[in-house]
Amino acid sequence: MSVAKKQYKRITVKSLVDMKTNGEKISMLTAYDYTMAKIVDGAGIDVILVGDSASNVMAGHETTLPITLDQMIYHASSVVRAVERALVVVDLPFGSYQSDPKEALRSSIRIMKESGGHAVKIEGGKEIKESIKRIINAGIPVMGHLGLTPQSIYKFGTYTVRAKEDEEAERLKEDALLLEKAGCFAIVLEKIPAKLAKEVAESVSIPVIGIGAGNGVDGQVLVTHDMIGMTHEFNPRFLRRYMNLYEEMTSAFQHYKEDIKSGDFPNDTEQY
Ligand SMILES: Nc1nc(=O)c2c([nH]1)NC[C@@H]1CN(c3ccc(C(=O)N[C@@H](CCC(=O)O)C(=O)O)cc3)CN21
Ligand SMILES: CC(C)C(=O)C(=O)O
Ligand SMILES: [Mg+2]
Repeated sequence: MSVAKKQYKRITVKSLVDMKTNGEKISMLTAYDYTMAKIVDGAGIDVILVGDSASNVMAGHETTLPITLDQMIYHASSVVRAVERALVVVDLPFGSYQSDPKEALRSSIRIMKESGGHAVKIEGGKEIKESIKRIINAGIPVMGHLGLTPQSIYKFGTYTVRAKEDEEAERLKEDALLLEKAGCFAIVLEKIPAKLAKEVAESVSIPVIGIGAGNGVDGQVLVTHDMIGMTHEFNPRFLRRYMNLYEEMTSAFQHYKEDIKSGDFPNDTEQY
């Protein structure tokens, strides 16, 4: 007897391009661990990003720079074990691709081999074109990332809106076309004017996924811990909170403590 086939259909890089063609918006959220990925995937989110924002959210670093390739692979392998439907995209961390195309390919191969993720995401445009081509040539799908690229924070000094001036906007448009031509299957645009993001989305045939890039793009991504209100001190304008978990969890922990102190927990039915 054969085991019953599961009824879900896996999301592939091609599904995402089809979604753009059909005008269906793409939903994307981050996950860094098994339990969260299980919930995000079960909710039907299309793309799960194992973001290097794990450096901030999981490890408490001020920037995304310290997280290592080994740590990204650990997070990604936990996520992959949970996911049945979503496409799992893994950030190439700072220092794992900038030296040369061979290093970029080697790091991407390690991610694919050791985590089981389905694609990698890489920050930058023209300057990493050869690396992107090299990775794609090896059969690894690549998602681009332009606009606010947090791995370059020390070059800019702030997390302010990017590409507000014409010159930077023109360069971003060129970079988007270049990423499409190099073979990227999608592009993330972070914290740029909505009008510019819409122009970019209309100028390429691959999906453009925005974070702080307005509603004229093909999909949206947020950091899950932000949108459920666990990171209550992170309050950029682009963030919509769907829960206030920081408060709910604080209250649960306080209640648990009270129940211990008062002797209420555990009760007769909660022991052997
Ligand atoms: N929790 C979390 N959420 C994210 O979206 C995220 C991370 N971490 N870490 C990596 C990057 C960094 N990102 C950021 C960081 C800051 C702003 C931002 O808007 N910060 C300030 C404004 C700074 C300024 O205008 O100078 C804010 O309003 O909170 C946006 C995206 C997005 N990524
Ligand atoms: C904010 C998203 C796009 C990201 O790159 C991350 O979570 O690391
Ligand atoms: Mg990232």
